[in-house]
Amino acid sequence: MSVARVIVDVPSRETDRPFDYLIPARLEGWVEPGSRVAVPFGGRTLQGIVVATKDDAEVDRSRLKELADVLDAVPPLSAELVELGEWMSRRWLCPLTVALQAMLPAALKGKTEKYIAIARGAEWTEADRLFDGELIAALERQSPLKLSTLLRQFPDQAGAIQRLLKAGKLEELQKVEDRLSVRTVLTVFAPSPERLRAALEAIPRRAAKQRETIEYLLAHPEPIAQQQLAEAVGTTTGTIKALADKGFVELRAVTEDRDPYEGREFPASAPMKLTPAQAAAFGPIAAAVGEGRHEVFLLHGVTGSGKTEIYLQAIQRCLEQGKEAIVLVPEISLTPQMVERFKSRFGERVAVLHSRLSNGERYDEWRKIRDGRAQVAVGARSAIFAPFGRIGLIVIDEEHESSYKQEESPKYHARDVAVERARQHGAAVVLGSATPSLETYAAATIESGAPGNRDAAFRPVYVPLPERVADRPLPGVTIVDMREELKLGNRAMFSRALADALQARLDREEQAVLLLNRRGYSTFVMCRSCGYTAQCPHCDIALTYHRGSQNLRCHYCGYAEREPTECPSCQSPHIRFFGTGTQKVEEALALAFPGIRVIRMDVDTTTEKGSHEKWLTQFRERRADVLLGTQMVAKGLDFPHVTLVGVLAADSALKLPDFRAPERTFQLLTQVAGRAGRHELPGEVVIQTYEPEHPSVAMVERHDYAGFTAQELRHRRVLGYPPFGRLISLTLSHEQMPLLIALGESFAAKMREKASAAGLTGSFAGGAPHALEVLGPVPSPIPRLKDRYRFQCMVKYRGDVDAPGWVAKTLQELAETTKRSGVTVGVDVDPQMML
Ligand SMILES: Nc1ncnc2c1ncn2[C@@H]1O[C@H](COP(=O)(O)OP(=O)(O)OP(=O)(O)O)[C@@H](O)[C@H]1O
Ligand SMILES: [Zn+2]
Ligand SMILES: [Zn+2]
Repeated sequence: MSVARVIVDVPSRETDRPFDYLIPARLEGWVEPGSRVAVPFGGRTLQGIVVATKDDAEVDRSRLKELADVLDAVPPLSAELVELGEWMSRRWLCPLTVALQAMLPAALKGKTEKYIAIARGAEWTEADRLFDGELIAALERQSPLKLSTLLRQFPDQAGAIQRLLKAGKLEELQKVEDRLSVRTVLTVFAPSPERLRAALEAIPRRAAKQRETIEYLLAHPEPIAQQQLAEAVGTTTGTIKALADKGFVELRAVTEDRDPYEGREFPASAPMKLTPAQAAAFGPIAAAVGEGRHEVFLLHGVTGSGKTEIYLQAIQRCLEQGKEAIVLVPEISLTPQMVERFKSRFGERVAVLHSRLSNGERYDEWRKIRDGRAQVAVGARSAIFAPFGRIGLIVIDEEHESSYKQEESPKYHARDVAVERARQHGAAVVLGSATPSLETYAAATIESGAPGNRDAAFRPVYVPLPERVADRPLPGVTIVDMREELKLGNRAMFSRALADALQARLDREEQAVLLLNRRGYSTFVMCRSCGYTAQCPHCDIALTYHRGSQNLRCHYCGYAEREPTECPSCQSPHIRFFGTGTQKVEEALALAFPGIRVIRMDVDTTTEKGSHEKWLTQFRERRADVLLGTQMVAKGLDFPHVTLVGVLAADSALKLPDFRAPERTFQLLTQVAGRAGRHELPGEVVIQTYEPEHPSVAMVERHDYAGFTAQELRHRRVLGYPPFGRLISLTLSHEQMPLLIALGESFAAKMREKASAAGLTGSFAGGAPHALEVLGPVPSPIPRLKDRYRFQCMVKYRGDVDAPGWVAKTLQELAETTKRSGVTVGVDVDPQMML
């Protein structure tokens, strides 16, 4: 009997190592690295993933327990994905099980179900029968029975069940079950025509419906769903069941895929003839894919330069090599329009993975990949774990997008995972963007690389695509200083320039996109008499007003309360909500342009499944003049009649306490400006701001990515921020503020002590090649969350230092102390959000 090394699904540091289990004979041959198993663990049955198998254990075999079960016929993960998980857990300091679980579709995140069974040899007394007769009878009909089912049937008998368990007459079993299974459809299989005719002979005349059913099958011999057959004949499924019972037809459960794009036609599209600029960019990418060489490319192409066509042709090349491709797209740009571009080129070979699918649909798409029925996976962040075995190409569109970093554990960055996975497979990576992240751009263009940034091996090949296709110009950009507008007496939400431009679109029956940059800008409630603002009682964050439900909500913990009618602090009735929400813009538009047709897209209007698609289709069909929205209207959209893009409050996110705020603002403005004039009609952009001189705004006017970046990189170099240094943020939290202050200070002091003892410390100010500093503690930008106060320490380092490894080791050493004091420490390696 051999041994399986299993990572159990308990996400804690103590259990973060493999445990050995014997593989019983009945499961021999079913267990390999990546198998999902059920194992006995501390008196419970838990799900686990096999990371290795071996012939002898170091420990005494007689003390090993046996695997309880193997949960899938085909292992959901592979040895390669297990290895990737191990790499992730080192890279982002998370337990291995957390990394492995992130790779599984939600449907496979099994939960433990309790069952109750009659114990062997149980003898019922008269008293048992008298008091618990019905319960016992239910179990005599079916045992084991799910505990939850039993309790639903006998809500008052929980005590009795416990008593009988204690008496040893009942026993409890545990099984790991999937939350979801494949969908099966009862399908009728007809035998040969001879046997059908023989059946007709045998069925009596009065069973007319049965005879009609057989006749139907004679005319239509292909397998048919039972329900469908019943409808076609005009009978019930009972008739068919009767035929099956007599053995005239066969009735089998057939698994069926839930296809989220069922019934949609995707017109086939042929490869376009590349423009000379596209061809030049495509050359080196195609060469790497063709030769099966691992190489990373930064495809830096302005908006509308035809990057997608390059992706498509690179995928084509990849498929011709008999290999598979993954395409990552930010969640919000994963629109049906985007999907269509891939489906119409590669048809059935495309599987789509994103969070708007139901768990079932997602699971079915995932199985299409695992079973080799799809060769191209298009999806959001987690699609990077698509269970392919022969990857030839990974494309990351809009590579600068912060949504590629997962904000909860495992706090991985899909871009880094992509590079690692591609390395494993010898695959090419294409990182595409009109506004690459400074990290990627610096790694690709600075001669010596960006020393502090990341693995020295990360040196993408820079592939520029500086012009739009067909000599279309980039749109003209006008920056409007809203302070000037105010001086001239215009208090409206729209500047004269934007109002005129909008009116012109209405007159010419063209369309406009309006972006309300709302990040860090919420609709909060404030008292005009005393200045009170409504805060979440659990988090130090202003509550956001939701008009639909007329309540105030905390976007961090979900707390909600009713809209106040008077100020809780001074009882003044002059309490109202402030801030320019999309709803207010919508109202202002209706007032200023009577009859204007507006589609509003924000979190409130896109929660319903399919709503996103519905709005975009309406806009495409020109059933609206204006598409108004938050970040979600900024990216990836390609509408021929959009000739105006307007931005309200361009600078609202600049004040966020995050060193990436200027970079993000520049990216957002450039991206949204790129939505205008992408086809025959020329485009125009109007950006309203209170800070027209700010480089993040001013450089957009000239479409000057290089200028903005050079300036921003100079700042970053001085401060030692990425890409000239790397960060690991440590967030300490505790319920009591004074205690947290004291513990935070001593924690930071110990970290500094240990860093200098390890010979790691070095100052950033000097030009030393290696440097490491432990900064803080300071209150986090969100100083309290879910009733816990938060302080932040930052490890800043550069050069060839294994800082994550050192932090992991140090946290282990300090674990005793932190645990005793009740402090929790959250770790974020290469944080993207400074929260
Ligand atoms: N070789 C080509 N010949 C003709 N038209 C092309 C060609 N390549 C792309 N196009 C068209 O140009 C338009 C812009 O291309 P695409 O959407 O791929 O640009 P992009 O670089 O991905 O833009 P963005 O980054 O702004 O999303 C599309 O309508 C596309 O169909
Ligand atoms: Zn007040
Ligand atoms: Zn809250």
